[in-house]
Amino acid sequence: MSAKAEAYSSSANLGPGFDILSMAHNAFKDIVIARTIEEKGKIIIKSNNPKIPLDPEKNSAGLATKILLQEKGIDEGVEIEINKGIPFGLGLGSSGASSVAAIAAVNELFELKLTQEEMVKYSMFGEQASSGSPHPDNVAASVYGGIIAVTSVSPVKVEKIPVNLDFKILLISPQGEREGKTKKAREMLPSKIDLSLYVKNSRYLSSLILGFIKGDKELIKQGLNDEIVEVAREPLYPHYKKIKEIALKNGAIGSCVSGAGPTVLVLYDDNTNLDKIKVESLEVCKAFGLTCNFISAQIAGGVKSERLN
Ligand SMILES: Nc1ncnc2c1ncn2[C@@H]1O[C@H](COP(=O)(O)OP(=O)(O)O)[C@@H](O)[C@H]1O
Ligand SMILES: N[C@@H](CCOP(=O)(O)O)C(=O)O
Repeated sequence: MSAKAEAYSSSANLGPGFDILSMAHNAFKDIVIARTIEEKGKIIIKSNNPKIPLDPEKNSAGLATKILLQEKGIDEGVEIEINKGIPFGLGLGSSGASSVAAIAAVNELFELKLTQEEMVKYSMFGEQASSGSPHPDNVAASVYGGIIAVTSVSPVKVEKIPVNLDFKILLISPQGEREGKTKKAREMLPSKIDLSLYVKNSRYLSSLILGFIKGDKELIKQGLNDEIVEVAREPLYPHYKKIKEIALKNGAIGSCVSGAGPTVLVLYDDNTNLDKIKVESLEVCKAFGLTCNFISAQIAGGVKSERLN
């Protein structure tokens, strides 16, 4: 028996929304095929990307699958074949998407009838394997599609944010897959924050969510800022501040770090001078010794799965 699922890349955090907000985009996707195998209780990982770990405990798709099977009392052996389309370590939710696609494929394989929230719950365990923390934002976006807010983690609750504005997405992404990047980025987080920063970030968060719902570009621009997490992790993306300045100067709706970086997310529309943003950003990347790729994308839908046989 086998089943297949595909899940899109995502940009988590979206300014002030650390571990809460995330956006699925069609920049890249991972495809996972789950197959039953003869050896009971065994999980085998295969992948076209030789750089990801094949140990099921260390692979996001493997750990999530293991916990799902355990909780459901399934002792069948399963092979998880991961066709990675999403480069990892760039802030594009690569580990999360593999985990989501594996959970959706296994759900299909054993007809588990998981709800979307249950899929998020199990996929989150996969993030423990890749970043040492079961953060929910990337996996929630890949499960639901669109722009989501995680409103509770125990139990998992996710809301899709209605987006009433037409915009496009530009990802400015330095080349080179970075091993253990999100794990390192989470170790850089402050354990305490100033009340004044908390207030500022809460204003940004309200502005951003209201901006998407009302279709108000000014509110989005005002909200797409972060005084806490983006700042604490600045050494991971020294190019970001300058690129954001360039994007805003050239009429972008807003810009923020994608996930834990180093990719920079730019939201833009027909009033944006995209060519100028690209030319000037390339110079900034060069100045920091980076080769940057530009990826155009749009908001994507949620995970899709099908039974193969
Ligand atoms: N299925 C997987 N897909 C991608 N990376 C994985 C997977 N399983 C484990 N990893 C590990 O997780 C890390 C990438 O995750 P992370 O740093 O969060 O980047 P991303 O922003 O792409 O999710 C790498 O160290 C990689 O080896
Ligand atoms: N909320 C997480 C998101 C990490 O996203 P990634 O795509 O960089 O793995 C965090 O900021 O740690």
